[in-house]
Amino acid sequence: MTTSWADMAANSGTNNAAPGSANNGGISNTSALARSAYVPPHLRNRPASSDPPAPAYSGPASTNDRAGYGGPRWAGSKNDFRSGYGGGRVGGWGNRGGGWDRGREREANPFGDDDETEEVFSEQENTGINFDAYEDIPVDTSGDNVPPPVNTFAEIDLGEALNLNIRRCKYVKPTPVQRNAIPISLAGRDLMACAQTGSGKTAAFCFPIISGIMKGQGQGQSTHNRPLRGSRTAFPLALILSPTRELSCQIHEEAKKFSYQTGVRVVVAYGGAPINQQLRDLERGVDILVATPGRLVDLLERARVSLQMIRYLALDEADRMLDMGFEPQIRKIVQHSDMPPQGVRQTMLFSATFPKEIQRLASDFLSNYIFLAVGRVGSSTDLIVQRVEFVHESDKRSHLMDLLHAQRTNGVQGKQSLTLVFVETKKGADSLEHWLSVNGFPATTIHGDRSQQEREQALRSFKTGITPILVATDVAARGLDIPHVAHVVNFDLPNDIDDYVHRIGRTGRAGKTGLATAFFNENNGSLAKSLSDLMLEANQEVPAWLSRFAVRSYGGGRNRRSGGGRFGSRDFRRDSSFTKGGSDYYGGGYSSGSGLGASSGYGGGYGPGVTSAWD
Ligand SMILES: Nc1ncnc2c1ncn2[C@@H]1O[C@H](COP(=O)(O)OP(=O)(O)OP(=O)(O)O)[C@@H](O)[C@H]1O
Repeated sequence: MTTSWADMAANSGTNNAAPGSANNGGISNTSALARSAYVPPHLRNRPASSDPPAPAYSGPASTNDRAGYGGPRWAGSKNDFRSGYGGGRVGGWGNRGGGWDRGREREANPFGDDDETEEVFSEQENTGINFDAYEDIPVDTSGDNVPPPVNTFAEIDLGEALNLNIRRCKYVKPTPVQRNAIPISLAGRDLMACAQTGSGKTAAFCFPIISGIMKGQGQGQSTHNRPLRGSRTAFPLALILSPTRELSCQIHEEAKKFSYQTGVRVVVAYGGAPINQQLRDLERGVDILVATPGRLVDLLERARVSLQMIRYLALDEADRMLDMGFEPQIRKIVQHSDMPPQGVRQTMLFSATFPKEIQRLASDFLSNYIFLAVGRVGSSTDLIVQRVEFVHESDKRSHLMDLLHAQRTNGVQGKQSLTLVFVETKKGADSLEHWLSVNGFPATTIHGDRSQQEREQALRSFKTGITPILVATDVAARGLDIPHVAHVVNFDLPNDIDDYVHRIGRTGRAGKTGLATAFFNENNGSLAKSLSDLMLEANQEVPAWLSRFAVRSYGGGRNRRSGGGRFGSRDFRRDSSFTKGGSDYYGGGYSSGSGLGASSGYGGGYGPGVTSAWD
């Protein structure tokens, strides 16, 4: 295992405890945990008494007809809920102090000392963000009775405590995906949402979940779903799944900020970190569980988590979660656990990319859903300047060195800039990192062969600028929101254009501009067509040689968008070839030229002989 000098330097002065995971003290306290009476495995995922755990809520805050689930929790008292809510502040609803922690445990301030909360929040990144950059992005929705969008947070009844946190985060107005997705989710509708990288999807699914749970609490319904006496099973109300450990940690951090002093408790569980601390966190109670699929399956098998109380299910990077690698685990969690079925729970799927095949799969998890596309599905934002350079394999290192030298001399988009370099393999990442480090460019790596502690340390070292270059496999391609990433280099291009979209999306976020450089050569022929289409779509200059490659390679390769027609796609239900129950959803007629016909051969993005970099 290669560890850069910078990692080592950073390690020496830093506590390596994983976010949300055990610190040393935590581990040594394991024995101090109260031991509960033995419960046979077949009873472990049941509430201890004949009554299920105290209900937080009897059904989604729905205006739709989620009929018929006969489970004990779900015997539709949504009218009770709706009548209780809306009549001003009821009980703890909107009450900043009305929380689970009162008299028991002080809620950690995610921003530091309580007295300095306002000040610390004010140091956040979002001042002066140019969200006008998103103003003229086309928005398309389909589905029945789509709730209208809002223009301001004030128009949405999210609750006082959450509104306060939104202000503290300096979110002045909602981004387009938030404007559209939040009213849809608050109306209790299932949602498949596609919006560009860095456009605020995390808040778009977190706000309605937190708000919904707060409203339930206002009716005295929440107990933070602590395991009942004699049982060690936790009963979260909301589940947010994401494909990587780092992304789950990030969503957890965000969700904790948004739910600060709302009384909503957020817990994270992810692999590679000691499970004991996560178990202890769960035992203290959980409203929202943020998890990676593998660790969640483990917790379900140990009967330490039951999903029978789930009211909200959100899949971030949903297309990734439903492609070949994760689909079996997701089906196990969603379809073969005790989670309420679709139509009873509320399900929200978010990503920047949504191939049609994956949309089709995803529809198994949704009920009468609304499809929302902000910008064209799978497009990149034109905040990112994209360059493609023809570089032979053997010249890549020296070419990268030239770029980095030029960057050092000229600066890229400001002084504090970080550079993220994507490579195909874990070995390639270690080797390039070592080479950069010995050549005077402090670098670190993140990939699936590094321990979780090393991965988190690498990320910290990159974020803080100790090692301003991060060499990464696709494990860092999705979701990570790292301020000051000014340049993304695709040293090795991915096989799949959607992976490219996510990778370059690590820059040019939240209205800021960024630069993405790709090294292209004859090995990348199969990507040429979709890459040039994508660049044209984002108003980027396409080199003539790439266009020639595109013509030559057209129709070849594994690329899921190759094989035809116009770039991008919309709601697959609009495709005339799609039928369900024998009848067209929309009678077809939409964009038959979209490039994702049944023959496009979606293959999960990894070619033969290439190992996945994912967890
Ligand atoms: N309304 C808002 N006002 C200002 N900043 C915002 C707003 N909403 C989100 N942001 C900020 O924008 C950045 C990007 O948000 P987020 O990480 O949710 O993007 P995303 O759409 O999930 O991206 P990706 O597709 O890469 O996962 C974050 O730093 C977030 O704090």
